[in-house]
Amino acid sequence: KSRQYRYPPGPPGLPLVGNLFDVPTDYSWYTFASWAHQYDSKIIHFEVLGRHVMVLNSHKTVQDIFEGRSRIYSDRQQTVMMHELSGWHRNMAVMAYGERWRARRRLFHQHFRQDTVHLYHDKLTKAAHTLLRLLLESPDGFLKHIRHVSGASVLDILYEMEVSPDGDDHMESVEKAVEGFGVLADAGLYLVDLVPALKYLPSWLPGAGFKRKAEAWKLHVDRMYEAAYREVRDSYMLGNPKPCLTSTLLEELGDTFPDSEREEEIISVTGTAVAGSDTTVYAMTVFVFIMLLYPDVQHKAQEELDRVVGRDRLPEIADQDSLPYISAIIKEMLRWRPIGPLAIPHKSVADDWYDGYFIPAGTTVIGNVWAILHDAERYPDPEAFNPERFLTADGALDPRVPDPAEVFGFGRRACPGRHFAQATLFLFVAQMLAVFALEKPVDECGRVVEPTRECSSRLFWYPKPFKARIRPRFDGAEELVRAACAGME
Ligand code: HEM
Repeated sequence: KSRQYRYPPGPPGLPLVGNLFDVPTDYSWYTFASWAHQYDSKIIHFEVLGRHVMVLNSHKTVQDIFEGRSRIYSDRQQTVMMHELSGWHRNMAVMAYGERWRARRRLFHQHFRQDTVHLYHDKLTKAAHTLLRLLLESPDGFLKHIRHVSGASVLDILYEMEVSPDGDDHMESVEKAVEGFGVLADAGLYLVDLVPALKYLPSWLPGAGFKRKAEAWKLHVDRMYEAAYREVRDSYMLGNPKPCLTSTLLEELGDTFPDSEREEEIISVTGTAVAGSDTTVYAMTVFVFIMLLYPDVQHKAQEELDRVVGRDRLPEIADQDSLPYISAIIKEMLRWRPIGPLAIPHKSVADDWYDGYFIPAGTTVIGNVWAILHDAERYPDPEAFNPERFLTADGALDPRVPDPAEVFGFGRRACPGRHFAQATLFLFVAQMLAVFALEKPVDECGRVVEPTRECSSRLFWYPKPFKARIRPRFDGAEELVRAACAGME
């Protein structure tokens, strides 16, 4: 290659397959960070089956590329399996960069930006109370309860839909749809993505298993996007609008309602927000996991809660500024175990050069969130879980310490749900810590059971299922929860 067309450094590949066998299927964020070290370059390059991939391993490179050159680096790869066969073409997070995405992004932003999220605080608070009640009643089911309230709160906000913790058809479809998304994203490429003509195979043919799988997922994905929307639309048309975000969006259409393209935008935005709520499940599960590992951190947080809020009421969003240690725990948990260590890959749309290296149009560009949030120069002793790193000596949040914002991605594609997610996490975390002690369980022989430290996904940092002992931490905690739940009815 001429100097002008020199790619960034990376492992040498084989003919045709490139680095197919070098890229690990598990914990690839570690490997990418170690390649950056080995090749002494914060940006690395490799090829898989003729496709170029570039990984950015530092704060500076993601700033330069995703922020500074966002016009080039804000697209997403499109695949037949994800975008054409499984119904995920409606999901903003995987949509190609362009007018269709822009219209949805604008709508999403209007209703989830920092100064709008307060509209959802009441419903989020109700969800937090439900979580506490479920934890009182059956603490062993904490993983299930976290999943329930994370989904239920979003369905309530978007569609005023009530779902039972004991099982609900709509919620089941959402879970199956999102599970399918995880499988698709984990798999990367299917043969049909490389040979698109295969999509025309009849589903019943042996070898067309991928189509049968996609069709089964699509049923749930379509239901997730359409069913709840239709209910709200029907009430709206009958002149009986439900008090929810979807009704507000319909209202905003004014005289243009009904309009199939604008309605399609609403369906896409609301359904994408439902799918996005899965991240809360991951983050809250990581939170419980961390509390089991670091009891001292938990005690400090509870000492802060007792001092600032007391034991006669539950913490509220309005307490957030007075609870810096809780905020520091949330920042540190997102930094220490970022739930998406590689965020969602971007794609470049034009040839480009960076630091003398050539980046061809169509390159998949990954921001290594894990490497950036474990950079010892920005976060000394990065493997230590230490909320204090975000605090000044007198316990206030330290504005000089970089916020782990990279956990929410980069540039124009950065997570538009982050303010909502942060409000949700604050309420769930503060209220759980206010009421409960979270501990490692002991087995029949009295031995402490350690949670597994393995991930259950190749893309998300999400611990494999583990057990926890969750019990009220003071006399009167139970009454506090019951009174709070009664107050919300
Ligand atoms: C702790 C919770 C969350 C984390 C860590 C998180 C993280 C992310 C990341 C890394 C991306 C990709 C950014 C990129 O491509 O550079 C993303 C995209 C997105 N997230 Fe979140 N997210 C969270 C919660 C949520 C919630 C609750 C919602 C919905 C209310 C949401 C909605 C979205 C949407 C719509 C996108 C696609 C943006 C686009 O491609 O334009 N997220 N998120």
